[in-house]
Amino acid sequence: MSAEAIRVDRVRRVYDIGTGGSLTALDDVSLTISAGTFVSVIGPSGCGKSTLLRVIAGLEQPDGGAVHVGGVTPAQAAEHKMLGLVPQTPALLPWLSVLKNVSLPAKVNRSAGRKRRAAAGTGAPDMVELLRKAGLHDVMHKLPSQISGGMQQRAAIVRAFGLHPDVLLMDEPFSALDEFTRESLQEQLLDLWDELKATVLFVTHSVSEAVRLSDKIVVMAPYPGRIIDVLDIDLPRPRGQAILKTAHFHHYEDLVRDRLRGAFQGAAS
Ligand SMILES: Nc1ncnc2c1ncn2[C@@H]1O[C@H](COP(=O)(O)OP(=O)(O)OP(=O)(O)O)[C@@H](O)[C@H]1O
Repeated sequence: MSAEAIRVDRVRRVYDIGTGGSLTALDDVSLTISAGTFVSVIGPSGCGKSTLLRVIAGLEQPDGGAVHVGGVTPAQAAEHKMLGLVPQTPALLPWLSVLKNVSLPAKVNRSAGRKRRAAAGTGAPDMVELLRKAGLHDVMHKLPSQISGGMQQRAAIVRAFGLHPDVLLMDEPFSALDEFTRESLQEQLLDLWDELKATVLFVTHSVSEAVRLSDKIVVMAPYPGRIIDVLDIDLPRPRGQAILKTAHFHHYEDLVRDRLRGAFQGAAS
């Protein structure tokens, strides 16, 4: 894996919206993300955050420009299991226990996982241990329907980390959760990220979530969807609950809100 985990070069994505009209969801978007960093994308609804994630994941082709993940195309990265994706809703299989759900991708992709771990010099992640770290040890034999939404989302995150992806793409994974569950999941996500050393690209609408999690925050604006700023978040790690009350943290929240205000004004005019 090169030091450059994700490279987005002048990407354009235009949707056909019927009766001859079109909508530019991404206009000349360029972004470089270093390996092992945590980067959030924030911006008003419709600015192209999910489209950007889908293009990086290889789920959609750009209409212009190029995307590379670890130096290869998204399709090649997906084939080699370099990419993981955590959607807004956990999408666990309802008939399998939590443990079987999180273990399934590693079983299905056994040989790809073995090759990649050998290359990285790491062993197979111990799913029971990961579940314990995520606070799910006591419920690992339960079905998804028998645990809370927050626990289901935690399981989805453990499942995504289980393949040891180089790059993990997360699309508002905590949006349906209450604030306290959200804060505790942020902490667990940071612990897993720190241990498993993936590059994370994380879409959120929450300013404080973006500041707490990220090394960099990408601010986007809509019509057309574009990047208007990339902010460095120079806060110490680990970032436990206490950091949320510091002046330094509030300073970054204000900075992001200022930049977002510009994006929202643009969206309204
Ligand atoms: N398949 C599609 N066909 C037509 N238009 C689309 C399609 N997918 C997305 N769009 C439009 O492209 C724009 C960007 O959508 P996208 O979902 O990427 O925005 P977003 O920033 O993730 O929004 P939100 O915060 O509401 O999830 C929006 O105007 C959306 O309506």
